[in-house]
Amino acid sequence: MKLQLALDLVNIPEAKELVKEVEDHIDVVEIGTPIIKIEGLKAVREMKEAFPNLEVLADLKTMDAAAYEVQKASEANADIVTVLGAAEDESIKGAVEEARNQGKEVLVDLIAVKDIETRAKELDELDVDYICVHTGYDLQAVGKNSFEDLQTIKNVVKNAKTAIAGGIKLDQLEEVIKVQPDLVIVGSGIAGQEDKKAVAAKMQEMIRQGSTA
Ligand SMILES: O=C(CO)[C@H](O)[C@H](O)COP(=O)(O)O
Repeated sequence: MKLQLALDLVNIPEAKELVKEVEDHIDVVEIGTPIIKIEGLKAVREMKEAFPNLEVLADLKTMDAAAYEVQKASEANADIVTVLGAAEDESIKGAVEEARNQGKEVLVDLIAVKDIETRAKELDELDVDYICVHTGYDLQAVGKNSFEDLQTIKNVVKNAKTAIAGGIKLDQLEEVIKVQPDLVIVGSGIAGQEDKKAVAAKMQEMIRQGSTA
């Protein structure tokens, strides 16, 4: 089980500063959708240059022209690129094929997908690398989370790795770990805390202790 730090509401220098603080305790750093929209894929390139030992995920949330966007993110040295689960199967196939050509991985984000069980089964057959349940900020604000959804997809996904994102804080991590996702994605649960290093270290310790694979 890996720990991913999601960076959304910062600029490139702030993002690098933050990662410097916690780099020993995370496996993947996510350049969040808002950063990419504001700063472009150079944020991905600069992060990989600064932290070559970390995997870098470009949270493009691609909906169309998926092969092209995966290609461009790969050229910026992303290791993992996100595509939306609501996208057409043709887009998913294009993303997976391009990722294979480039030696990269595709994470499909199920944000806003209503029937996640059916879609997760379909995505699993399309050979994606990760399937991620995700409660976005706007649903977190009305008290939702993805904990049950994680179990739902764990029950049906046979090949892909599973991931969870959306408002995960230290005091909820134990509940998440019990379901054994392959990737736990945490944004404000680390980036928004006073002592980021201590929280990330504690999360890393809990994940290491709780991982069965
Ligand atoms: O993709 C995102 C928002 O769309 C965030 O990166 C993801 O939700 C993780 O951040 P947080 O833990 O703060 O919710």
